This record gives sequence, C-alpha cells and structure tokens, in this order.
Amino acid sequence: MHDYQQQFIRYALECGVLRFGEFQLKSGRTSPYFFNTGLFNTGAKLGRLGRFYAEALIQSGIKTDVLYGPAYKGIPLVSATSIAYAELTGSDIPFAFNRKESKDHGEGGTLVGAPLAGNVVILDDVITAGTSVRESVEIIRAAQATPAGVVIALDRQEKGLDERSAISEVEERYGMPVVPIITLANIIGYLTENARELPGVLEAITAYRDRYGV
Ligand SMILES: O=P(O)(O)OC[C@H]1O[C@H](OP(=O)(O)OP(=O)(O)O)[C@H](O)[C@@H]1O
Ligand SMILES: O=C(O)c1cc(=O)[nH]c(=O)[nH]1
Repeated sequence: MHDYQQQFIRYALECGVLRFGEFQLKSGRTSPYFFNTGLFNTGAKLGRLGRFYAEALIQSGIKTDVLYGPAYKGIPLVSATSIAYAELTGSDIPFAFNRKESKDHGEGGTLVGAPLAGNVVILDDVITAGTSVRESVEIIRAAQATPAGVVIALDRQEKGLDERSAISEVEERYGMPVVPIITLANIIGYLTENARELPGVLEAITAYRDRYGV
C-alpha cells in the first residue's frame, strides 16, 4: 500500500466517512462497512478530498476535457476536484453534473454546468455493482461525448452483474480505465495492522468479501 493510500484511510476514519456496522447498499447487499463521502462535509475536508482526487487523475494520465459528477454525491466531488486540478496544474478544466429529476422550467433538462464534449472523466465515490457508472456513460454518449475514465475514492472489489468485478466489467465494456484512490484490499491491509483498534471488524469484512468479493 502506498503512503497516500494509508493517509487516505486514516483521513476517512477521522472524518467518519469510513464506518463499520450494518449497511444496506444500492445493490441490495448488506455490508459490514460503508464509505460515505457526504461526510467530508466542511470546506477544509472537501478541499483535501478534492486534492486526493485531482492527484489520482493527474497520475492516471487520462486525457481529460471535461469532468462529470453524477448526482448527488458526485456534485461536490466534481466541484472540489476541478478546483484542486486547476490549482495543481494551472489547467482550468470545465465540469458538469446531472440532476436526478429533470427540471421543466428555466434552463430545463438534467445537465448542469459545462457542455459534455470530448473526453469526459466521471468522478464518483464508490463503484459497487456499476449501475451508477453505466447511467453516467449513457448520459455522456447521448451528448456525443466520449467517456474516457472513472476516478473513485473506493473500489469495493465486488462482483458486478456476473462473476467479474464491477470495475472489470466497466473497463472491458466501455474500454476506459477506472482509477481508485483506495481499494477494499487496502482497507483490509490497514485493519490487519490495526486490528486491535476495531475488534471483530476484520472478520466481518472478510466474510463479506468471501460472499461478494472478486
Ligand atoms: O455501483 P453502484 O451499485 O451503482 O453503487 C454505487 C453508487 O451508489 C451510490 O449512489 P446513489 O444512487 O445511492 O446516490 P447518492 O449519490 O445520491 O447518494 C454511490 O454514490 C454510487 O454512485
Ligand atoms: O453500494 C452503495 O450503495 C454504496 C457503498 C458505499 O460504501 N458507499 C456508498 O455511498 N454507497
């Protein structure tokens, strides 16, 4: 595990973003851990999160014309990352996000921000079964733009629609890379070294991984 990954796990624990317990996921699975980026909920916390994302994007080398954040949690992610990206690189990339419900007055529609054009990189918090990314790809393609990659905070390393990982499915189906800041394996590595801080958690996560992991 890289130093920045260890720092990111500590940071997520400090902010209460990475939690242990019993959580119902969008996929219907019941998970013993949850990663809620909505709890990076102050300016300073969100600013630091944006720097982690921007650094992951820069290191990935993905050619990026527009950043896209799916509602709702993708909205602060794309805002914070575009600010950090401009500060780190001097390149002022446009960004956009969607509404979950279409608006029928004013400017109307579901897309807000810059027009989707060229290579569009999706920023989301987690990929579990891949539903959210599939929806984002459809929105980007409908705008005649190209989905160029995905940056996420956590790869939960779970099965998607079949026995493959949701991320491999996305990478193979759309021919674009998925870049996580951390993975479930990093969390398990952290818990293995710090098991005494959190009794029982490692066992519960290992059992969950045996059932849904890849
Ligand atoms: O890979 P998947 O199975 O799609 O699961 C992951 C998605 O689920 C959550 O979104 P949700 O739609 O719950 O929205 P939110 O951003 O409004 O919390 C999460 O923010 C991811 O986008
Ligand atoms: O699969 C999900 O719904 C999900 C998992 C997770 O860890 N965090 C989150 O916000 N959603």
